[in-house]
Amino acid sequence: MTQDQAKCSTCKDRNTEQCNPEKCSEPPVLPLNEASDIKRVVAVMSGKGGVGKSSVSALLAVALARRGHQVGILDADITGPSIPKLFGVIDRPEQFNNFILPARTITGIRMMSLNLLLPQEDDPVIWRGPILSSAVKQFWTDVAWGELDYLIVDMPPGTGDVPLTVMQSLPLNGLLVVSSPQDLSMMVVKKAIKMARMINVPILGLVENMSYLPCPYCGEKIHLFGSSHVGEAAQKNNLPLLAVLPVDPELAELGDAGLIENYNGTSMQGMESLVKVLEKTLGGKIIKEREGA
Ligand SMILES: Nc1ncnc2c1ncn2[C@@H]1O[C@H](COP(=O)(O)OP(=O)(O)OP(=O)(O)O)[C@@H](O)[C@H]1O
Repeated sequence: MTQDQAKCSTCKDRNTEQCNPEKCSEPPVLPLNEASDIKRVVAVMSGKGGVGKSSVSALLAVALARRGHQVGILDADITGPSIPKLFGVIDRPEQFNNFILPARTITGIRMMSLNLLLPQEDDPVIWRGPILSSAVKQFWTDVAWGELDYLIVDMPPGTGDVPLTVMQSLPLNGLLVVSSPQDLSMMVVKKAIKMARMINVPILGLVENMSYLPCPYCGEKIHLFGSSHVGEAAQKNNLPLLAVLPVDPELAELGDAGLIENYNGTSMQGMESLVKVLEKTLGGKIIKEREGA
């Protein structure tokens, strides 16, 4: 995808006589609504599905909240939303004036997900790309987020319509890219990195998830997927590898039980260092004007 193709893909004038990519500017970043004061927005992305992006988003929110930050999670994975399940949240968001109030987890993390609005949590969402994208925009424009130090955006996997909308329409301070160690996963991660760079979204760094399994008897690291390619990819793309998380059955069990906020295992240490990097990199800043926007 070239920069122009990225820019044009959501334009109403595409393929019409009015189309003139040279004169066009990128779609505008959506302003904050009057019921939200969000200081930092961090999106979590992965090249492919199932690498643990939602788990990393959830753990990051938990780690930030434990440091005393006001945190929200916007579940932009509209067709495969797993954030409410990880936190055991089933409350339907309420309406207040013209806004939707986000649901709250046990520890007070604010959350908005399409799953909270569906009649049944297992109802499928069979929508085309533009409708998915407008749902994500509404989670920004129509939700009364209140005062937040960090909003974490859990993106759908890949480089489709919704990640493009998030990158173009939300004022992202930065992007975290999650990958598992396999080379196949890295190939798609490189696409995600290229896409973010085309749209001028700063990439904060990479997170390697399910990197190894610590042997329960001797603690030796078992590399289930062979040796990792993530460190090498980080180096080649001039990006820091911010956290390396093991396979941890406790994390999967707590996530399945909706109790991810109770997690205190090894991956939490990785998240704590990641939080310190975020505080150092983004701390004190307010939402950034996108370069060239
Ligand atoms: N470090 C880990 N250790 C053990 N299990 C994990 C780990 N990370 C994720 N999992 C498990 O792997 C599964 C997929 O994780 P998750 O839903 O976070 O992935 P995802 O990349 O967000 O998936 P999707 O592509 O569907 O959005 C879940 O069952 C989760 O509990």
